[in-house]
Amino acid sequence: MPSGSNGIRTLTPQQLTACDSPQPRVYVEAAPGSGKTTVSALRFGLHRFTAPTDRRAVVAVSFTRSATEELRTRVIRQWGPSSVTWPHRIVTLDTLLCDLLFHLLHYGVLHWPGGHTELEVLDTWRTTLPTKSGRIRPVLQVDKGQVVVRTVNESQSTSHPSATDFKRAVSDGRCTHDNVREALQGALTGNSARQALISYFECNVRSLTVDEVFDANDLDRDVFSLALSGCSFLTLVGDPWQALYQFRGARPAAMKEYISESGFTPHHLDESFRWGNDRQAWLMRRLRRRMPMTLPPGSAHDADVVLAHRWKTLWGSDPRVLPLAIKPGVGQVQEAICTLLLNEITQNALGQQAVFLHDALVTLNIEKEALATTLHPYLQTAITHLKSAIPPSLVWQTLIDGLAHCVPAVAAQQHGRKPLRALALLQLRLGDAELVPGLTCHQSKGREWNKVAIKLSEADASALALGLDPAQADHRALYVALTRARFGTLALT
Ligand SMILES: Nc1ncnc2c1ncn2[C@@H]1O[C@H](COP(=O)(O)OP(=O)(O)OP(=O)(O)O)[C@@H](O)[C@H]1O
Repeated sequence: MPSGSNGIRTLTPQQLTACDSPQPRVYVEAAPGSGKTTVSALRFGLHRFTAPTDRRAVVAVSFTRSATEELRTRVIRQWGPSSVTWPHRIVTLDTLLCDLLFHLLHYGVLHWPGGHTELEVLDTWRTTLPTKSGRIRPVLQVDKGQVVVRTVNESQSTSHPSATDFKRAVSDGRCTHDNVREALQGALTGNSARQALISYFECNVRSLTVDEVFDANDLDRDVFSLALSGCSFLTLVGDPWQALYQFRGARPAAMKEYISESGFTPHHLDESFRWGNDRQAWLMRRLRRRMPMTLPPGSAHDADVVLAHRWKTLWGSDPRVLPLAIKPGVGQVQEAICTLLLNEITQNALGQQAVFLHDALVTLNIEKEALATTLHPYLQTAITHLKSAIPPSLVWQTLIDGLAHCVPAVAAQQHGRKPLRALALLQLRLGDAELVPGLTCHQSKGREWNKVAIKLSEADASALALGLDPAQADHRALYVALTRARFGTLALT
């Protein structure tokens, strides 16, 4: 049994009861900082080590990579690295959905074009295929157990590859996580896939814990129902105020209904441990009661991080704020190169990685090791040039002439558009001032800092002045940002 700063001896009675509840269906609801991740980590370990002869896996999932990583780190810290040796695992929900799809393909319940049973699953097509904005979108559907490519007419234009490129890539065994969801959704309309997945859970997963459960959409809820029939334990953990994935179909109200109709034993954690002083605790209580509030003003240097709804807002704020992602909007290869440059700067100045570094490496088709060896000198030279006030246009040309020798994707774009505005924004951050990281509200979820500054939009300020409404997606995102600080939350002036 672990002990120590986050160990079991320090838990409140409410947390302890939630951790070791013997009920097969447990729901833990709590406000920010009251120990949802702590309880998830402890319950994971308890299930992992209390039935050593049961060969089925103990699995925990969360929605974002950063939240998943946070949970995995805490589990390893409390229970040791053996707690997550195969088949036990802590992965994103997307990874679990891939496992389910691969299971159906492997056992012939579902057939992929070209007969593939293993797939390369991408985060987005943008990193590997040319995409264009339009309303006709290629998608995957399921017809009598066969995955097929179709097109759908959407009400709004979105970016996607052409139907021909899409079809070819799918036949080659490639797809995105969205396509995995489409194929699973299609498959689950048939009874054979549902039965196959219930027996997958029965035979392979003893306990499933879902963190941040209010980010779940209809398909996710359907998968939880299958897990409910198959696993010995299903634990759902979340806070309806912190649901952020409405744009991906999350419906917090539907999740609440599902939980109350499906016989879960509820546990509420009332005490928050994040607030390091009475004022912060008082402010956070007011926020939750939907009461009006204003934030004290402050500068970037008064905070450990600056948060805003959008990256663009952060780039447009104080130049001492270094946002951890950059989107120049002039092409995918340009975006990837700017991300590599940004990553050099964030590593040097903050010891942190740029958020979309992985996507940039996929777009350029290079391994992470190449960054530290082959590409590093070119990137460092570009940064030195930017620091020396050389015009961005010249810096860019020199950089891509150099990179073109070792990265074919760059050679193909040598005469493409130049991300001059993005380079100018990077240049602005290369003075002597100490930099503070900038993150979106979404990226801040599940994390905590001593002091947080928020770049409020006019809409944010008036929402705060009236009191936040958890039924509104923007208010929930703002709420997540407002509840990250231990000692103080400021409005960035
Ligand atoms: N019983 C406890 N005693 C002392 N500290 C605790 C206790 N429970 C949790 N904490 C600490 O409080 C902080 C917040 O806990 P945790 O991250 O688990 O909360 P959370 O509910 O997941 O927060 P959020 O929803 O905002 O992400 C962490 O630093 C954690 O170590």
